[in-house]
Amino acid sequence: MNIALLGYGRMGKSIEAIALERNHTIVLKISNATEDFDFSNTDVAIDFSIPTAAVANIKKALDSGVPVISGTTGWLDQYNEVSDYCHSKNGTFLYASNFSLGVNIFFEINKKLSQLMATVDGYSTEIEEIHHTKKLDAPSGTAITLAEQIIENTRYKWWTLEQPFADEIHIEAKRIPEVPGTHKVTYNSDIDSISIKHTAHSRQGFAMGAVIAAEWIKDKKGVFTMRDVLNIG
Ligand SMILES: NC(=O)C1=CN([C@@H]2O[C@H](COP(=O)(O)OP(=O)(O)OC[C@H]3O[C@@H](n4cnc5c(N)ncnc54)[C@H](O)[C@@H]3O)[C@@H](O)[C@H]2O)C=CC1
Ligand SMILES: O=C(O)C1=N[C@H](C(=O)O)C[C@H](O)C1
Repeated sequence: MNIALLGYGRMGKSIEAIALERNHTIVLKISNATEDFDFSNTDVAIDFSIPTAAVANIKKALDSGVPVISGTTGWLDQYNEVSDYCHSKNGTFLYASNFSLGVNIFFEINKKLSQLMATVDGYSTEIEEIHHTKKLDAPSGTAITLAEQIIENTRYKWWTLEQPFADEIHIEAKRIPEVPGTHKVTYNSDIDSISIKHTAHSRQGFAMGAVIAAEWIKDKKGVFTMRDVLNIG
């Protein structure tokens, strides 16, 4: 498979290493908006760039009829616009806040736990995410997905990085050098606490998941999620 990397930073380089191991070819590496996006030999584009570039990158791939997956976080207020754009072009698009297989299992556990916690009184919910100091966005896309899942199943209405109101989930975003990504969801009561936690030991899991998603999406049409790739639900 011929892959275009839209973003060639920490994740672009990790994806390249895994793609080469799996006998794919990198045909294009883009590091800024002014480069020539020549998709002529591309089977799939993989966008891991920066929040302000993701939408333009995804649209460029869709304009060229190239299936595109994006792991870039911090642009999700435009997700519906991009999804509509993909449908209007009869294209192929997949976004995941986290491509790691472990985190996608963690998402399912988070959903189930939130459904259980909705049946009992007296607990408040908080989320902690820890990432390296180079991360541009806060909270992480993964923490937002976790919060949205909890909101769907419980009394909570929104999330906040600030002091929370009663109907808000507090997300604490910590930045510590070199941490690839840690997420913890905790339910606290006067009596006890229940926590679930995922710790990434490197970027390998994110990169492997992205390559697996790219292989899966290559010949499909439509807008997909990692649940489709992993055949969950
Ligand atoms: N969904 C997931 O599983 C994961 C998502 N991420 C997200 O992926 C994104 C990238 O993360 P990193 O690689 O760690 O960041 P990074 O800062 O190492 O790399 C971003 C790269 O994008 C390049 N860039 C800037 N403007 C661009 C443009 N217009 N088009 C293409 N590239 C451009 C920069 O030169 C830089 O090399 C972030 O939003 C991060 O939150 C990171 C890890 C996992
Ligand atoms: O920026 C990162 O590094 C990561 N970003 C993603 C996010 O915002 O959730 C996924 C992962 O945690 C690493």
